[in-house]
Amino acid sequence: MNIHKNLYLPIGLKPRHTWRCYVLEEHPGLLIIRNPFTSRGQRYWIARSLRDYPLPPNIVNLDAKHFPSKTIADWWGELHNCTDPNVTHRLKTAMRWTTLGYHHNWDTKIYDTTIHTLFPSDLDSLSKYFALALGFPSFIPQAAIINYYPIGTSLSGHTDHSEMNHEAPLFSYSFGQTAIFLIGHRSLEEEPSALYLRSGDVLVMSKESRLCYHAVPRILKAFEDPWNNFFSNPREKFGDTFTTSMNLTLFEQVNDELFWKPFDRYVSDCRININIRQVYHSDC
Ligand SMILES: O=C(O)CCC(=O)C(=O)O
Ligand SMILES: [Fe+2]
Repeated sequence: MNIHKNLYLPIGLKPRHTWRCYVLEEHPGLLIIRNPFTSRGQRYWIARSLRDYPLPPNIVNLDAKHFPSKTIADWWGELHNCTDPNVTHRLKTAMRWTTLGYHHNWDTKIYDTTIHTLFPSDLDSLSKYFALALGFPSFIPQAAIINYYPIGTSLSGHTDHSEMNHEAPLFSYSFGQTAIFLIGHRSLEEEPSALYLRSGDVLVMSKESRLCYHAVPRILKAFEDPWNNFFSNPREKFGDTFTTSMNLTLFEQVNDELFWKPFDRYVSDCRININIRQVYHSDC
């Protein structure tokens, strides 16, 4: 795999010469980087996905028929403050997705250009960084789906074809518990391959693999919790923190075990997947 060398490394990523990148021979265009995130980097993206990204104006799957408006408006806040174990369980398992940027309408399966919310600049920079590093310099992150998978949940086989632009790759970041990921082909006739997506793994579906069937049949308990493994990268050197689009306060806070505890509880039995797409051919 050709990795672009002269790029400034964002905070929360391991140095590029340590990345383990793979391609799968039977699935041209499918790329995997095995956990390029530092422990603190993983914690940052987990906290963003739980605390911040589900907040309005982003859209969540929780609906007014089943939940009061204050839960829909701040799911994490409600979950965090809940003391009743039954309600905690219900809240934790009810959250399945949140959408950012251009919002995919799950009923019509089309992107609605009339509903557009700001794409988070930290997620924009991270995705552009991976895109540049892997040889997709024109990639524009325009939509994200954060998928939440409590253990026992799954995602059935599908292709992601609602985007107008099928040439742009799709980037997927996994955190927390391990997924069995099935990657198939353009037709359901051909056998899929199974791989593990563990915490920190980056999967790219580009070229031929962009429109292939895929599924998450099972979430498994992970053997390790790399979001807590500070021994593997004890000293994080920060480059130019002034130019980062990341929330540096949060990056500090996730180091504090008391602050981190509720997030740790969530990822101890759930998986989070951040799925990034370019919807249109240019910046709309
Ligand atoms: O959870 C995953 O790894 C895949 C999610 C996915 O396929 C999607 O959001 O379309
Ligand atoms: Fe998908």
